[in-house]
Amino acid sequence: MDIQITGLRRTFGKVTALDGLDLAVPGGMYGLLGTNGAGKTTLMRVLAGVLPPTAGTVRVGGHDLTTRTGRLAVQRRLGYLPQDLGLYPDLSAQEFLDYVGLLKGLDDTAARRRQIGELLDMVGLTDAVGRKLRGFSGGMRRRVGIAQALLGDPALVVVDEPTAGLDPEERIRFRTLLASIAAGRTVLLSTHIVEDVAQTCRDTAVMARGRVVFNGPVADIVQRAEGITWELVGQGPPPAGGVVVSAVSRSDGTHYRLVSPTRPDPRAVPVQPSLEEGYVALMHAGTSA
Ligand SMILES: Nc1ncnc2c1ncn2[C@@H]1O[C@H](COP(=O)(O)OP(=O)(O)OP(=O)(O)O)[C@@H](O)[C@H]1O
Repeated sequence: MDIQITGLRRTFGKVTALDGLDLAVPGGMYGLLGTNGAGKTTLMRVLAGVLPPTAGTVRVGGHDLTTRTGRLAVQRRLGYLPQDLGLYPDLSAQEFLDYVGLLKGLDDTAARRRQIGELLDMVGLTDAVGRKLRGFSGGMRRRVGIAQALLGDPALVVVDEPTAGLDPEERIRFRTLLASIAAGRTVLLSTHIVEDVAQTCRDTAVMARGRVVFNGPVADIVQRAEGITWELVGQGPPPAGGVVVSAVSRSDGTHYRLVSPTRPDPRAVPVQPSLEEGYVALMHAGTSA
């Protein structure tokens, strides 16, 4: 299901969370990067039909999300994994999924149980099927979360910061799982972990202050830092001016990498930027960084 958003605004009293946002998502796996407070969760909640927009147009698969009928139509084809999904600690994964399946209107018991079995297998929880959720690790909880989002075979899956707090191995496992479900559906992955998007999405949007500041191939983000990324070896504190992206202490001093529109120090040499440096350049565009 494609997503078409024009001039989307959402305010909470005096706070403007979305400030005239424009975005088009064609399908497949799509990243949504942004700093804390950029408006990612608000956008996800609007797309999930939980929050009505204050102004603007949002169409998902042709349905108008500013209308109640449109929201209901999208919700029937939507899987949503919110940041803070509440799991019932005394239920097993199977019981919890059975409950969510019923809420989603999957009334055929045999078909529902079959689908739950397939999903538990897909997320690698078959061995833990009878265990109570209270004993599940963070990674296992996220995998239950994605299984509940996929119940009913949704055409659009919206996932809000699913890898936050996971150890690197579980993070990689989880994002690979997300990429594997994107065939034939739209998966919108919100995160502030640049690497998760780089490893799973061809295209991404980057949000700042309630707007989209970049929308396109992930690889193009790197270009934003070309010519303004520097390396400098120093003994003292980091050089003033610019944004220090890394500082690695070695025998000859501290190796700093910085993003700065001007040479931050006479000893600084220009270097090829990384994706993270491209992201920093994008977030600081128009400032003195
Ligand atoms: N229910 C609410 N009531 C008041 N303000 C809100 C509400 N929800 C979000 N906001 C505000 O809207 C802005 C955007 O918040 P949002 O949670 O959408 O950002 P985010 O990009 O998801 O951030 P994070 O990465 O920290 O989760 C913030 O200033 C936030 O405080």
